[in-house]
Amino acid sequence: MYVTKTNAAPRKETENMTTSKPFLHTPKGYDSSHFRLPNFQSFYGSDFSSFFGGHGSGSASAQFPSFPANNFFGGTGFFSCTPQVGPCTKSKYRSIDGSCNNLNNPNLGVANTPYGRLLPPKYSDGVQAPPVSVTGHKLTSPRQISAVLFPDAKAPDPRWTLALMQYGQIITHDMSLAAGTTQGKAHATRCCGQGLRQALPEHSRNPACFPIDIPNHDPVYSKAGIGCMEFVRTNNDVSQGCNSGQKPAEQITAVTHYLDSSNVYGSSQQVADSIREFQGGRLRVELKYGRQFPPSNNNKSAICDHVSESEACYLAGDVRVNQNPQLTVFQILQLREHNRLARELARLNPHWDDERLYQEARKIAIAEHQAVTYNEWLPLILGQETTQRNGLTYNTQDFTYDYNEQVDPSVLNDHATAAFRFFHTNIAGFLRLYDEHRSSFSALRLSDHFNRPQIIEEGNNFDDLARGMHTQPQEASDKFFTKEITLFLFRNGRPLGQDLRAIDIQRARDHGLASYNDYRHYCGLPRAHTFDDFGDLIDPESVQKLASLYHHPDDVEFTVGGSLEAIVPGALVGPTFLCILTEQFYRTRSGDRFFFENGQKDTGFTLEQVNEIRRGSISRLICDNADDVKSMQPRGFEQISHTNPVVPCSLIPAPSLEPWREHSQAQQTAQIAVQPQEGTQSFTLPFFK
Ligand code: HEM
Repeated sequence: MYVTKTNAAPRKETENMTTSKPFLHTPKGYDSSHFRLPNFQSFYGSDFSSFFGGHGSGSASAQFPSFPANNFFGGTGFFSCTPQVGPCTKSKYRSIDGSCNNLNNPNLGVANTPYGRLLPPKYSDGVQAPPVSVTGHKLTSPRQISAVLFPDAKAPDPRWTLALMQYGQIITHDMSLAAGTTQGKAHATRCCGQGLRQALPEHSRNPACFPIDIPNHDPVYSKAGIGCMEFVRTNNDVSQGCNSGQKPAEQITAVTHYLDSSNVYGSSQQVADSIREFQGGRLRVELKYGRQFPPSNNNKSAICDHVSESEACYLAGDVRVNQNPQLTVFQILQLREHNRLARELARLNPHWDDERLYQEARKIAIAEHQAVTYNEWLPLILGQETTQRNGLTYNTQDFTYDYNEQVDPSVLNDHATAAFRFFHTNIAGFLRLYDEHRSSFSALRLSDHFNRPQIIEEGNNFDDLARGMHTQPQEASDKFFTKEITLFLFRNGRPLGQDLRAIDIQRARDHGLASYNDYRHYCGLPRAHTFDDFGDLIDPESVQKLASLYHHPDDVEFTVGGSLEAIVPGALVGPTFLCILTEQFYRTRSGDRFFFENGQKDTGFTLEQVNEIRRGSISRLICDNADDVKSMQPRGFEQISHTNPVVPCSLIPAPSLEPWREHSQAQQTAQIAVQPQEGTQSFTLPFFK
C-alpha cells in the first residue's frame, strides 16, 4: 500500500453523542480541538477575506408544491415507521439490512431509515416545503444556476485516473439511495406536460412532483422548446405518514448506511437471496463465453433503456447497477471477486458449507472494499493530512481499536445531498478503451450508454474499459461539469436529456438543506455578510454570478457555494465540503462494529488476516477479475508514469487467503494419518486438493 499513515490517536468524541439519534454537532460552531481540518488560514490568509474578492446583488424565482404521501420506493425494501429489529444475536457476520451492527441501537444504519443531518433543515413552512429566499422571493431556477455557474470546459486532471471518480460512485451507491428516486433512469412519474414544454398544473400531477423550471432564455433547452425538467421528491417521514408534521421532514435512504458493499449483496434479505447461487458460497452469474456476468434483470423495461430484448440488463444488490458502463464494470469486478474468494476458500476449507463460504467470502470482500476506500481512495480525495489527523487512516500493522458505539454511522443528508455530489465534476464525457499496450483505439460517448450495459459484453470491451478507466484522466475537480451530464443525462436516444447539476440543486431544496453560509459557519469559516465576503474562497467571476442569481448571501445554497470553492491543497475539494466529507467518513468507519481493522473480538479478523487484506489494492481487483488484463500500474487511481509504470500483474501485491485455512477435525486426523515418514513417498487425499 503506497499510502503512508500516521499513528494518530483515534479522534475523541466530546459532544452531543446520542445512541438513538444521529449525533449532531451544535451548529454554534466548529470546535477545532474536536475536529482537525487542515489549517485553512495558512492556505487562504488569516482573515479569509483576501483570497479572491467579490461583489453584487441578485434576483430569484421557483415553485413550492405541497407534498402528501408518495408510496413508491426506488430502493430495495419497504419502509416501516418503527423498524422491527432484533433481538440481536451475536453473529460474526453483518446482517444484510445493517441491523444489529450497533448492539445498543440495532436500528442505526438500517436500510429504509432517515438520513442523519448535521444542520437543521430550512423548509419554508418549517415542515417540508422547499426553501425560499430570506427575502420571501422564490429562488432562481436550478437550471439557470447550473447553466450560469457550472458550464462545460474540458480540463483533464493532471494526476488521477477516471477510476478515482468511478470508485467514488461505487462508494456512494454502497452508502445511500434517496428513497423514491430513480437514479438509474428517468422516473416513471410525469411532472411535465406538452412534450416537456411546461409543468403539469399542480392539481393534475402527482403530489411528489417538484419539476424544475427552465427559463425561456435557456441557452440550449429553450431552442428545443423545453421549459420543464422532470423531478420527483424523495420519500420522507411525513410523506410516509411517520411524522404528523409537528417536526421537520427527514428523507429516507433505501440502502444500508454502512460501507458494507450493499451494492453487491443487497440491502434486504429478499434481494440478497435473489442474487445468491446457494452453491459453494457463490453469487449468481450468467456465463457468457466463459466469462461471468450478473444475472439478467426480469424487470428490464423498468430498469434499462434497452432497444432490443436481447440486450443485457443486470440484476445486482443495487438498482443503479446499469446506470453507466464504468459503474457496471466495477460492479462486475466486485461480483467476480466475491466468487473468486468463495472458490479459494472452498479449496482451503472443503468442509465449509455454502452458507459459511458465502458469509466468509462476503466478509473478506467487504473488508477489501473498506481497505481500498480508506487506505487508497480517501487520502487522495480528502488529502493525507486530513485522513491521518482525523482518525480516518492509521499507520499501523496492528488493529486500530477505534470502534465507538456512541458514533451514529448514518449517512448525513448534508453529505449525500450536497458535499459528496461535488465529484460529479470529475465525470468524463467520453470513456476511452485501451488495449494491453495501453494504446487507445476508440471511445464511448457516456450518454449513448446510460442504462444500456450491453456494450461491455461486446468483444474485449470489458477489459478495454477496465484498463481505460485506469489510464484515462478523470476530469479535474473544478466548477466545470461535462455536458454529457448537464444536457444529456438519461437522454435515451433523444437529442437532449436532463441536467444533473440542476437536479443536484433541486434535490438539496427538496431536502431543505441549510445554506452555504450556515455550513461555512459550522465548519469554522466566517459567514459572508455581503456577496463580496464569499471572495475569500470563491473566484471573483463566480462571486459576481452568485450576486446576479441570488437575492441575499444567505440564499446561496450549500450545493452551489461549496462547489465553487478553491480546492484545498492536497485534496480534491474545497474546505467546506471537505469538513462535511471528513465528518461522514469518520462516522462511517468508527460507527461500524464490523469495520475490518478495528480488532473487535466477536466480529473481526485475526491480525494476520487484517494485514493480508491491507495488501489489496484497486489494481489487484482488476488483475484478479478482469477477463484477461495481464498488467497494471501499482497505484490504479494514479495515472501511468515512470514512477507508476505498468507492470505484470504478478508484481502487484496480492492478499493470501492462507490465514483463513481452518482444519476440520476430520482433516486434522487425516493429516496425522498421512504424515509422510522419512524416506517414504507422500500422497494427497482428495480433500487436500
Ligand atoms: C458517470 C458517473 C455518475 C453519474 C451518471 C451520476 C448520476 C447521478 C444521478 C442521476 C443521481 C441522482 C440525482 C437525484 O435524483 O437526486 C446521483 C446521485 C448521487 N451521486 Fe452521482 N453520478 C455519477 C458519479 C458520482 C460520483 C463519482 C459521486 C461521488 C464520488 C457521486 C455521488 C452522488 C451522490 C452522493 C448522490 C446521492 C445519493 C443518494 O441518493 O443519497 N456520483 N448521481
